[in-house]
Amino acid sequence: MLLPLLAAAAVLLLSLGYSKLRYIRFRQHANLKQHPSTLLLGHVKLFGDYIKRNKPRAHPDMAIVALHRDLGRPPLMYLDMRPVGDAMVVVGNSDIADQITRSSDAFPTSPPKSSRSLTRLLYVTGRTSILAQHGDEWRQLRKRFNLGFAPQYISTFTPEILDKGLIFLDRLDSLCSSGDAFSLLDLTTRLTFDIIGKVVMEADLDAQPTGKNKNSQGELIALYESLLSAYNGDTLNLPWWLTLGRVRRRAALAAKITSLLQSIVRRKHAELHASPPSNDEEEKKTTAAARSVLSLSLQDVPTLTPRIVDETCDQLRTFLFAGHDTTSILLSWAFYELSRTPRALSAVRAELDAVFGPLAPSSPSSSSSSSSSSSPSDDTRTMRARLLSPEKKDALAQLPYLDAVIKETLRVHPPGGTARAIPRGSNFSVRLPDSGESVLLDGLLAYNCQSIIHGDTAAFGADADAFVPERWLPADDARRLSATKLDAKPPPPSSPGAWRPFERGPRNCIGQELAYIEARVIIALAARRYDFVKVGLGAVLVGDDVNHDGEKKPVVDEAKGQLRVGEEVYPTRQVTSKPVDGMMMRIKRAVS
Ligand code: HEM
Repeated sequence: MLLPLLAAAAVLLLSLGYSKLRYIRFRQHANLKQHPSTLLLGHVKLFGDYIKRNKPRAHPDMAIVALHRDLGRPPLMYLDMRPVGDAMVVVGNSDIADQITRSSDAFPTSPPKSSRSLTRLLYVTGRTSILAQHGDEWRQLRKRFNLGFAPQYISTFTPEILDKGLIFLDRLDSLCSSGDAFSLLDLTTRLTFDIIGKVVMEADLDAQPTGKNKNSQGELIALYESLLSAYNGDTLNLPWWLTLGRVRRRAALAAKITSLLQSIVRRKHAELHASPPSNDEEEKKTTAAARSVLSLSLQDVPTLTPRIVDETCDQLRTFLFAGHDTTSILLSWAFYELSRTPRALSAVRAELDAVFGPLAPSSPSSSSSSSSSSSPSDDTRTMRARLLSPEKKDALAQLPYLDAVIKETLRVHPPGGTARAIPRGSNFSVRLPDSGESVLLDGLLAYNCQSIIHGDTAAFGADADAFVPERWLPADDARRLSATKLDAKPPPPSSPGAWRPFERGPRNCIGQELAYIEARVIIALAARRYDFVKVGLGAVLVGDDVNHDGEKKPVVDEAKGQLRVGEEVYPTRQVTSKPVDGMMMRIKRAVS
């Protein structure tokens, strides 16, 4: 008697499950544009097929871009990645992306971030990180740290950025001498880590070993590098139980980082709450330092509890990571694009000459710094002095072509993005720009895919995929008019959200001004001093013609105004989006 009943119940359950599965796979989001889905795996298999067609270790965004293109580039594309991922909409339209990141009645601080991505980042940022908080908790943290990232205040770090930049130049000078190929991303990563250490916790992290400080440990950066490499090549946000080995390794490295930071937090707390400054000079120093992330976290904390130490460490970990990783990526792509776009390199150099004066005449013109008649540090120090001279105080912020290069690099090679988990039952919908149709996104992950949005031909012209800094110059700028025959839009700000490397809305990037200052200073220091030459992926093709030194001339793509390369460098995923080969380069001193 019992057996037939159990069998009937099982049949009933199975058929209910089957109907439910059919509903969620095929009917629940049938209004959204999508590729054909399967009952058991949704779009997982299809996505896997696109990943397989990609180049080795390519960023999953490349598969998403291809899926989106093959679907006819809709404003929203539905991707059902259950059971291994989320049911998501890929946002390919800037207007909808803005609707997702702005504040609304339902979500005053914009919809929450995806818990799956946050869990994945847990070991990098910590549970109480500003990146992971929502609502009032987030608002309080953001308010506190905004003080430390106000543009006026951030620009006071220019001398420190220059000092760290000079160490970077020292390292590049030795690579000129040796002629060795090197990973530019490794060097820019250590440079930006050194800088962020100063900004976030007033510390010298010794991340850049040189001849002079070869013994420096750079322990934190070494741990960060190992931690980030434990994220190498992740293509899916797989659950922890499918990546147990990696998760353990991440946890062990995160614990070591936290332990180093805990001692810094305790030291700083003792210092902050010791006796008050005795004279004006010291007071000035204390006031400036009081705006570092570390000081802002501790200044109203009379007693340090273990919880406060942990929470402060989470903020430090977040700022140390977010503040160095993306900026180093920006710098390595910027030097790469300049190296293969001669007109852009000449324009940057001409702008720097016009604003700061030409490089010191004693600069060596040979390819090796060792044959220099002046010590390398002499002319870089002259450059430092010029960049800091009172009459040039605001000059760094008035380099329109250099800023256009930075903007265009971030458009073509965006390092990050945002994904929001729209809670079930929140009744959150977006309006499609063309039809005005309202689309409910409850229960879905909304992914603002910058690789798609930044390539929108409606916003950036038919040649949206080309690197054209001039598109950001004013319409009547002679350099814009003469530079290229390509169809390159802006400047009219018809759709400001079409460019969103720092994302938009209340949860946009707090560090964007710092990133800009760093990029301006470092490019200003290095762009005239060196010629970067890509090796391996992205190396420039040469033809049969030779120049006056007997070297084969590069092949020029006349339409794009760029040197032709073999296989393009492409991005991989290592938490953020990075050049897959670490941007392998050789470097020569530029002929002045
Ligand atoms: C080129 C450089 C940079 C890029 C492209 C970039 C990009 C972004 C993006 C897209 C977000 C939103 C992330 C999300 O919604 O999940 C973000 C947030 C954030 N960024 Fe940046 N970032 C850069 C530099 C920096 C720097 C230099 C710092 C630190 C000093 C920083 C600190 C942060 C923090 C703390 C957040 C979280 C803000 C919040 O939730 O209130 N970023 N960044």
